Amino acid sequence: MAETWVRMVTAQTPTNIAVIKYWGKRDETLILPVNDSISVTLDPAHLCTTTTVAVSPSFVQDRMWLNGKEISLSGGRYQNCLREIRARACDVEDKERGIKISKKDWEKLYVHIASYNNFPTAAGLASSAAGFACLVFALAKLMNAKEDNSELSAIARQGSGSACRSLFGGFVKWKMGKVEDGSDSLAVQVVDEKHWDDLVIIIAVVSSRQKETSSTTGMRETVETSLLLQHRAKEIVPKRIVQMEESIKNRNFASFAHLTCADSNQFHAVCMDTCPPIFYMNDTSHRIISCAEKWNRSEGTPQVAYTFDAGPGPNAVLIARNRQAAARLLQKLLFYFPPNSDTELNSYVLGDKSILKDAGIEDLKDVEALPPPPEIKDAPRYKGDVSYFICTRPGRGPVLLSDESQALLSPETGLPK
Ligand SMILES: Nc1ncnc2c1ncn2[C@@H]1O[C@H](COP(=O)(O)OP(=O)(O)OP(=O)(O)O)[C@@H](O)[C@H]1O
Ligand SMILES: C[C@@](O)(CCOP(=O)(O)OP(=O)(O)O)CC(=O)O
Repeated sequence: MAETWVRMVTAQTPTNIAVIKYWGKRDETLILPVNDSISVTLDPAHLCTTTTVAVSPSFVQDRMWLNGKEISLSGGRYQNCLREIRARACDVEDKERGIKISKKDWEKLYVHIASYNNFPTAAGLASSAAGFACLVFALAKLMNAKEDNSELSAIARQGSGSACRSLFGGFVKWKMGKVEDGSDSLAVQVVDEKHWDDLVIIIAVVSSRQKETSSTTGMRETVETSLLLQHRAKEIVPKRIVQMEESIKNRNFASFAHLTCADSNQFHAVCMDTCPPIFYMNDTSHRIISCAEKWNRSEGTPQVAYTFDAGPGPNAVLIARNRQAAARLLQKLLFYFPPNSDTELNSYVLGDKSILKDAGIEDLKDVEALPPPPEIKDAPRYKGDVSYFICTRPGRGPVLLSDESQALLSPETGLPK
């Protein structure tokens, strides 16, 4: 009789935002970077990927569904991750259900993968980071691989560079490594998410119809043409990494904010130094920078750090020193960027809504009535230039979800529910 069992594992993995940026590869296939980078992991309650992986002798090929739609696994990045994980598979025994898979069986067994991002995919919110980290983590558990999260990060890295940093919570360093096979290019935790739990993160998802230059293409062109990148990777980043680790360990917000903003700005300068130049930020991004810079200067000490990635949307990630600063920041942001009149406040500020409450904002009338920030004369308002805000904080690393109701595949058929 043909065996019909399905064995499944479901995992949840956070996304991350770099405070010292990865930009540029020294090896395109293995995805080896030209410098170390450091990121903060975002709370999975607000931004995360959930992935279910299943194995069954009845499956006839590897298949994947992303947000409910079947996608091809033929791309090199998916293939590299699948191959590397299969090579590390071990014996699996489920005595209760009478399932036994030996190390060698994994070569002939196929997997089904279903994944769901609780935020827009490819909107510049690092879905590829959470996605590949979750894929590798879930497959490793399904196949009983013995590797720790750092070792798994070196596999996730081959799906998308920034994905390696999503295998840990808190603050994470991706060490560029030295050896040719990439085995020492992996992520390590700097501190966990409890170490600095005052921090509040506000993401402004910026409306954009700009044409995208993908990170992969953009950084290739930068490596080929920018002399500034060589100087950055060799002289600047190594020093900044040491200072950033220090600032994080000592919870030194002034130094943290200074380094974060400077590194984001230098990353965008390196993009501009590329031939042809790459522009990821737009007028709204520049206005957000100016708002943060002016506020920080007027306070005499930094209240907020900003950082911008290479998205299709030039989203701003703002890190406030504590809840009080976050509430004041949100007031300023909502002053400059009120929602369109047909938008409800509830769908305009997402995530941890208690920050809104701290800011004393309950409805759109309160937004209308906000006073202009005193540090800017004749402050204008830019209605509709931000799509929405997400309030969040540093968060934990990957976890397994044991509750079967959270699985995205049916335990009977191994197909999407
Ligand atoms: N949950 C997921 N599981 C596996 N792969 C995913 C998942 N989500 C996204 N991806 C992969 O990542 C790709 C999107 O990556 P891309 O780098 O274009 O966007 P992003 O990560 O959202 O934004 P950015 O990297 O610019 O911040 C998708 O086409 C898909 O291949
Ligand atoms: C600007 C960045 O977000 C670049 C991220 O690049 P990706 O990890 O998306 O690129 P690939 O390795 O080619 O998949 C900075 C960062 O996250 O460090």
